[in-house]
Amino acid sequence: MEEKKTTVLNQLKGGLIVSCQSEPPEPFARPSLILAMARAALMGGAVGIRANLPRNVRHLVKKLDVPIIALYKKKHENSDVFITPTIRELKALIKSGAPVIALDATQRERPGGERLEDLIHFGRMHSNCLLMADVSTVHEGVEAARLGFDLIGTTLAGYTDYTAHRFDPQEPDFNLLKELVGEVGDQTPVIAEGRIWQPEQAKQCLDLGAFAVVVGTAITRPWVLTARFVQALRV
Ligand SMILES: CC(=O)N[C@H](C=O)[C@@H](O)[C@H](O)[C@H](O)COP(=O)(O)O
Repeated sequence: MEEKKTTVLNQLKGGLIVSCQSEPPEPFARPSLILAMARAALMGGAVGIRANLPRNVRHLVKKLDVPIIALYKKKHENSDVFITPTIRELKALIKSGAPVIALDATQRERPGGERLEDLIHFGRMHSNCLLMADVSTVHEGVEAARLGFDLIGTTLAGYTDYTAHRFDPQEPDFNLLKELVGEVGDQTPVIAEGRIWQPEQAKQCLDLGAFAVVVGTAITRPWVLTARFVQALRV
């Protein structure tokens, strides 16, 4: 495990990870098209890919030789947790062969009363995957480091009801990143993720101590980019 962790972290360090996600009714929601997106990202110099759903992850793992950060978005009743919420989704991702699995590590209740500790335990017992904690606050990041996550991402900043007031559609949560790096950065790599639109913002994240940067929408959701232009023409 330690050797694998060192290898994966060395591959990701200081680089750009491109999140290649597309879900129905988006037109790229097919493993072959997700793979094409990922290949384009790698041509541009990305060092890793983040992807949703076991079927996509399986395809990417088979065809690419960079680290894949896998997640499984699934909405269950009675819980707002949707990124790899339960052991069931975790199990499916382990089977898909991804070297890194991202999980919601917020303080919210998980479906079926499962606890974050249960998922970590399951992941450690049944795989040698690295585990990435998707958090929304410094407190959650500190807790994730204490629980032994291998990576911590600012992914959910602005997306929990208790951080929605900090949501800035134009910018990542630089303050959260800075504070997380200060609190846990020595011990656990912190990944900047969420609403990074510009190359300069990505560079700023590295300057603030991010271990690597994940960019999704600004690269791989053409319909959102199109809508921004269309919106601008209407003003
Ligand atoms: C909150 C949530 O559901 N985030 C998801 C997590 O994987 C994805 O929808 C985002 O695209 C990803 O985090 C990258 O962020 P951005 O697309 O802003 O560059």
